[in-house]
Amino acid sequence: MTGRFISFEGIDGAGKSTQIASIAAWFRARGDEVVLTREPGGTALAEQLRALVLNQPMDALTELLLMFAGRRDHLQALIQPALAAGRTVLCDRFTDSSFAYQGGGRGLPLSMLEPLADWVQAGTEPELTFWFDLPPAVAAARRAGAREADRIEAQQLDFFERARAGFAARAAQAPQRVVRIDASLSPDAVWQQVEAVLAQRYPAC
Ligand SMILES: Nc1ncnc2c1ncn2[C@@H]1O[C@H](COP(=O)(O)OP(=O)(O)OP(=O)(O)O)[C@@H](O)[C@H]1O
Ligand SMILES: Cc1cn([C@H]2C[C@H](O)[C@@H](COP(=O)(O)O)O2)c(=O)[nH]c1=O
Repeated sequence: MTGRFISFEGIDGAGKSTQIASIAAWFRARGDEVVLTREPGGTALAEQLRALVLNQPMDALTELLLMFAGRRDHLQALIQPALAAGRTVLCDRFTDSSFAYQGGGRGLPLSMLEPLADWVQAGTEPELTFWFDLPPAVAAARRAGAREADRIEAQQLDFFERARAGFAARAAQAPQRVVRIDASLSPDAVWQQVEAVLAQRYPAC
C-alpha cells in the first residue's frame, strides 16, 4: 500500500462532512491526488446496499452483514486500487462505525464483528482516523435543522449514547490511529483542531 488511507467517524450530525471538504483541499494543496468516498457506499453496488440498509426494515445481523458486504466491494473496487496508485483516500466512515453502531448501538457482540473485519479488510486499515465527538443531544439538534431522518438516524438518544461509547472504546484500543476531535465547538474551532493534527502528522517536505 503506497497511498494514505484516512477515515472520519462520529455519530450522525457530528460535522464530518462539513470538515472533509477542507481536509481534501489541505491534501490537494500539498500535491496529493485525493479520492473522496464514503460508507456505506462508495461503489455502484455498495451505494445500492446503502439505499437498502438506510431505508428498509431489517434485523441487526442483516444490517451488519450488509455493511460488511458493501465494505468488501468498496475495498476491492475502489480503496485498494486507489492506494496502490498512491492516492490519498478520505473515507467518510469505515469499520469503526460498524463497531460503534452495530456493536455499541445494536448490541451485537464483538466476537461477531472482529472476524468479519479481519476477513473483509484483510489488513487494509486507515492509518489515521478522525473521531468527531460530541454529545448526542447536540448532534440531534443539528440534524433536526438539516434533514429528514433515515432509519438509523431515527434511533433514540440512548442508541447514540451507546454508539458514542463504541467510538470511545475503539479510540482507546487504537490511540495512535484514532484522534478525538471536540466536535461540539464552532466549525472554525473544529477545523483548527483538525489542521493541527494534519500539520503534525504530515509535515511539509
Ligand atoms: N461545528 C459545527 N457547529 C454547528 N453546526 C455544525 C457544525 N458542523 C456541522 N454543522 C451542521 O450540522 C449539520 C450536520 O453536519 P454534517 O452533515 O457535516 O455532519 P455529519 O457528521 O457528516 O453527519 P452524518 O454522519 O449524519 O452525515 C449540518 O447542518 C451542518 O451545517
Ligand atoms: C459505515 C457504517 C455506517 N453506519 C450508519 C451510520 C449512519 O447512520 C449511516 C450513514 O449515514 P451518513 O450520513 O453517510 O453518515 O450508516 C452503520 O450503522 N454502520 C456502518 O458500518
